[in-house]
Amino acid sequence: MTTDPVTGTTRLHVGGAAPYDVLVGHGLTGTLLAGLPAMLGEDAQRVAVIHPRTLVARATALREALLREGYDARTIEVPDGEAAKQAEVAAFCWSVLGEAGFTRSDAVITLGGGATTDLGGFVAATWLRGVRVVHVPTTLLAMVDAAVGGKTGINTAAGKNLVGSFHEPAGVLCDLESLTTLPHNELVSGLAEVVKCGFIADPRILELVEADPGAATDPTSPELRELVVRGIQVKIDVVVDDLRETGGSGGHPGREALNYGHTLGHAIERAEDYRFRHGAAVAIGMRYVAEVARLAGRLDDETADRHERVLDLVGLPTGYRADRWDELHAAMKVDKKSRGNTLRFVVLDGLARPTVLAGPDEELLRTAYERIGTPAQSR
Ligand SMILES: NC(=O)c1ccc[n+]([C@@H]2O[C@H](COP(=O)([O-])OP(=O)(O)OC[C@H]3O[C@@H](n4cnc5c(N)ncnc54)[C@H](O)[C@@H]3O)[C@@H](O)[C@H]2O)c1
Ligand SMILES: O=C(O)C(=O)C[C@@H](O)[C@H](O)[C@H](O)COP(=O)(O)O
Ligand SMILES: [Zn+2]
Repeated sequence: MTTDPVTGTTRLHVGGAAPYDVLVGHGLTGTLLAGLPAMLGEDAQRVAVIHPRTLVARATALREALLREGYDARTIEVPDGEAAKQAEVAAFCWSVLGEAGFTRSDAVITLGGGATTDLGGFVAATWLRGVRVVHVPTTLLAMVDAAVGGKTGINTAAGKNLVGSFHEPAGVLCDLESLTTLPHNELVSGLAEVVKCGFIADPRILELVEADPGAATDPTSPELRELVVRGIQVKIDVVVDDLRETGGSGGHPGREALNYGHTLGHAIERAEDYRFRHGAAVAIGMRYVAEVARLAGRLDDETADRHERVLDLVGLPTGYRADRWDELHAAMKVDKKSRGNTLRFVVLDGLARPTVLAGPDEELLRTAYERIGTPAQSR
């Protein structure tokens, strides 16, 4: 990782078979334009900017800048948030690329949150079996997580992210200016993934949040910038070792570690018909799986209790409807970590020691849920 002393832009390198850089800085449009041929590919002529309605002004400005650079540029507006992650929306994007005559040397830019980078990444992965994609994440969550590592996907009636592919971007540009227009609850949602990185790999993240939760939720603070860079670094370290989630080595679960809190989290999102923020659902999922690990005799009380404390400090939820266990339990069975009828959870053996717990006792799972269940009136 390097930081340019003049511009202050931090560059993190993602190694592997298709290496790329993640840039974190302020006002990065100029950087994007300066680095375009390298990122979009020397031969790219056509570029499509996929974005939600909320970012139409920024997408239009980017398109105009691309036109000035000589690209045949267009914008593709997709539904906001999770509504973008549907087969019909991918099909709409494919039709636009088809009408515009997109070839294998042309490229996609995604501009938006994780829902947009997941959908746009999937469109780029599948059009002609793969064209280049550059992500310009505009939410905290997308910067620290969704835009890095190449997981793309859409939802189906059966569950979250059940169709997708691994398709690494050619570059990622995190413009911290974007965070100043982000609603506070969206920023807090992104912090859940940052806190996740703290529990699975980098405890300094937890210390920073605990020391000053106000700074951690202030889009202009140096603390948040450090949290962004640390979160991205954790993600890079994990994915370079196990891009396709085939497993880690030396007892480490590999990429599955990044799924900490997601087994229950995804089930909650589905139960809420995807109207619940991803980060909020993952926060509840982390608190739950800390209770699972405690009950299984794997996690010490101090680390288990720390989950509720740190998540609470930044305003993330740590409980969910007590009456929903049966539905959530059923939904967890289609989690990608499941093998046959065996549910598998990422748990901690201790701080920054993730591991997989396969086939835990059903009573244990229910008891852990009773500990986080909230009565109807507190919702
Ligand atoms: N592929 C991965 O590795 C990965 C990792 C984590 C999460 N995800 C996925 O990411 C999605 C969640 O992403 P998210 O939390 O970014 O949600 P999101 O994409 O729905 O964005 C949240 C909201 O913020 C708005 N928005 C975006 N940028 C803005 C800005 N700068 N200013 C004002 N408003 C802005 C969006 O229009 C939307 O309404 C989920 O679908 C999740 O499954 C994927
Ligand atoms: O990058 C990963 O790997 C992750 O698991 C990161 C998660 O934060 C992210 O929500 C991811 O989309 C979940 O993946 P899935 O395979 O469980 O759908
Ligand atoms: Zn996630």
